Amino acid sequence: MAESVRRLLGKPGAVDLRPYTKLLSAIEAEEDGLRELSDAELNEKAIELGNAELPYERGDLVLLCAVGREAARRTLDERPYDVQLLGVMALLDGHVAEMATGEGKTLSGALAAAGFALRGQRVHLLSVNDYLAKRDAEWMRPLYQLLGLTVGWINEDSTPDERREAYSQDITYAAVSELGFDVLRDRMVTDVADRVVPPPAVAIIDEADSVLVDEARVPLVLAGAAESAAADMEMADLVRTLKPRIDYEVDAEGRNVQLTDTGIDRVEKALGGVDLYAEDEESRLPEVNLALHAQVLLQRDVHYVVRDGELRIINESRGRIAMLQRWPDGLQAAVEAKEKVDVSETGEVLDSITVQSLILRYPTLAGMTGTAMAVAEQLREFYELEVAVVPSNKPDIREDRGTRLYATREEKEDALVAEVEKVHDTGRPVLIGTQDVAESEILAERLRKAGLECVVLNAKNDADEASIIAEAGTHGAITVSTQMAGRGTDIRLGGSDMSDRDRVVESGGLFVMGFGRYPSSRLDGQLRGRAGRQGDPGDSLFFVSMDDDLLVNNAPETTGYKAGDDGEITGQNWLAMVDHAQRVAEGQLLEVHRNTWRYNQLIDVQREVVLEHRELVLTGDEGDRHIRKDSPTRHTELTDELARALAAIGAGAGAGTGAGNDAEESSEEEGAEGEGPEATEEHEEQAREQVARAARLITLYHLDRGWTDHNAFLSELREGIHLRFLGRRDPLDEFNREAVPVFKGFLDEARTRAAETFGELQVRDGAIDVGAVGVKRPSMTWTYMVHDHPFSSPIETLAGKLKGNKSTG
Ligand SMILES: Nc1ncnc2c1ncn2[C@@H]1O[C@H](COP(=O)(O)OP(=O)(O)OP(=O)(O)O)[C@@H](O)[C@H]1O
Repeated sequence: MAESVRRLLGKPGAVDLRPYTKLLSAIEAEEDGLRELSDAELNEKAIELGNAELPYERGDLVLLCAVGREAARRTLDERPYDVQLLGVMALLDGHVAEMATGEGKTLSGALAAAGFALRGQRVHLLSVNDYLAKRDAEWMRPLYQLLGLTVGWINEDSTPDERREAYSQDITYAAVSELGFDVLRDRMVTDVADRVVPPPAVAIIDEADSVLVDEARVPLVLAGAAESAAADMEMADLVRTLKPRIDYEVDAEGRNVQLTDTGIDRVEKALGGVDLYAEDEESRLPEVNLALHAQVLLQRDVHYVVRDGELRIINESRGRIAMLQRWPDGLQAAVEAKEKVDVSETGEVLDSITVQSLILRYPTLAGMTGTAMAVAEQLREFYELEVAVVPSNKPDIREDRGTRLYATREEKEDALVAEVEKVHDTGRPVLIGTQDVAESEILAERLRKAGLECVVLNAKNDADEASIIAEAGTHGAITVSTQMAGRGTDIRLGGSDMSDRDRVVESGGLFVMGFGRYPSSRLDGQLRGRAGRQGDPGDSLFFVSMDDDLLVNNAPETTGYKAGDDGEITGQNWLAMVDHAQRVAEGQLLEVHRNTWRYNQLIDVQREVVLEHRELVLTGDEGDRHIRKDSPTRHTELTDELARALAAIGAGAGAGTGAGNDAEESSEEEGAEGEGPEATEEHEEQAREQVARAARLITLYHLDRGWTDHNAFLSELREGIHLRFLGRRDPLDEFNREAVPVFKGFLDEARTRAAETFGELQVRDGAIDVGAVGVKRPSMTWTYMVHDHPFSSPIETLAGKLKGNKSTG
């Protein structure tokens, strides 16, 4: 009892769960009564909640949880555990619920969604991929139905109508990226009826840490009108000949690379004696830098794989191929040149939105994940979200054996192989987490040489993920994986059908080993969490060596230790240093996140101004009003001309019925010149409508065109601004100094251009065609995500450096 009470109280620093736990007995007390009700009566109880206040008061919360529990029991045959209801209550209060692997987050998320939806709020349940969006929506559908709620889901291949339909349901499941693409496309519509996404209300985010922190900076992009960036093969070939430490230096964190003076000389010579720093060579230096970044910092089988003649980026926090992702254009082309693969189509960026900005549109946010506490600070800083640590249903009996530190990589490898052999001899399944694709393959080879058969799971065979993971808990299985095994996959002891469960439990359950610690404690935690699921037995153990990147890049000192015969370093200080190095790595990522966020904030403010104005034009008569004011004469002329032309057509149609009347036909011809039949009020009204529509389309066109150009200007400004560091100025100040005044004239400029274009309109065949004056939308658009490269962009690195200089100087 004491243990269960202690577990229910929650962790210090997190949301206090006590107010929720106090309600559990009241919820349970409702149970018998609710079981007696018919489905229709239960539904009526749910509908009663429609009048409740949000956030729910005690009594309503009890009713919601009790009704939800009974509905889940009837429809899914799963009676939500107390801890799942704590999760529901935390979500309803707008927190991030930390719930361990396999604890049933899907059901908690669904009951919370129902809570919001019953109160009339539209809920978006955001998953990390299409598969989960569809699976979870279909899985939870009967539950929602019983509560009188509707549910829909969206996938990459959903049509606009299907999307609109899905978003019109009470609850919609979608991958974050699909939602973002819809929002971007909606911003470009010229007719309100074409929009698919309703105004944002509530978002519940699955794998919240991954989405809100790891992917926060990823811009989702809408592009149109194809054009390909030329791959610079010459540059790729040139940087390939440069030598490390002589021609270029990589900084201590492995995040940036810079030419040395020797390197600059060599490049300048190879380019025919140019001066890279001369003003008229301004574009050369970034080109060299991009090629060098691509060559030195982005490694095949670590950051990307080449599959079917195409680059496929690996998502660092998930270890999977990142679908639909590309690096920023110049870098993408540089890596494609390096690998000599075809240059992929880019197109012009029409608009983009970062995941963070997308999510922050929602007035109410909540999320769930297995690992949230480690990013509690970021969740608070960027989203004002607090973490509620929900205890597990059954006590966690996994044994976490900490970290073993070795002097060299070989010794670390020997130790791991020996440990795998020992554990494998007892029949226990072993899962080994590696840092990247290349490492997983090398290690697997090594294990096989030692006679230990194993299965590899990495970004190269991620299609087999489900089947590999399903069997990773089988007696005697050895699975080597990248971070992929860290999330969203259930490793059942005794194989997928759990037929051999008793034997595997008996032997001690799954043993998870980490070959190196990850750059974030959350990734370690996710790997560890694969063992000890729902009270299962299991172990975890990490192997680290002094020459691991994590230590080389982030530890203050990696010499002066004493190692045993097997290379193991046991001093507590040294082990503490590993944790320290991980915190340094986490801190750096946070800095990069903050930095990007600061830039995006300004861009978001400007975009908001454009969007607000765009909305007035789209839904009202703002465009027409402005043009009438700016070009009153032309506006009146065009309207009159069109009204007469409409009248002429009307007269023409009448004449047609009066068969072969020459006089009338000639007067019709004259009508086109303006001498025809009088326009009636109806014609005038039609003409006014058509002119207003044209004014709207033209204004929208110039707003969108202007934004696309401004966006390109901002990206270029941001990428190029590091040159200003030569003047030792703060790049963010510089960015704002340039970006703010340029934007000042934005709306006026769009208005002027709209009036100009309007002036060119002609009446033809009783209509005005805006296409004839160049107002055309891109014939095709497509969407992708810009993959955040693992190093900071030069500007961010320099920003960090300048900050360092400032604080020391
Ligand atoms: N109250 C319950 N009673 C019985 N089974 C449950 C209950 N809640 C969830 N489950 C089962 O537990 C399993 C794990 O659920 P779910 O996939 O939602 O976990 P999760 O927390 O999302 O895990 P992961 O972190 O791996 O994604 C599912 O098979 C589900 O059917």
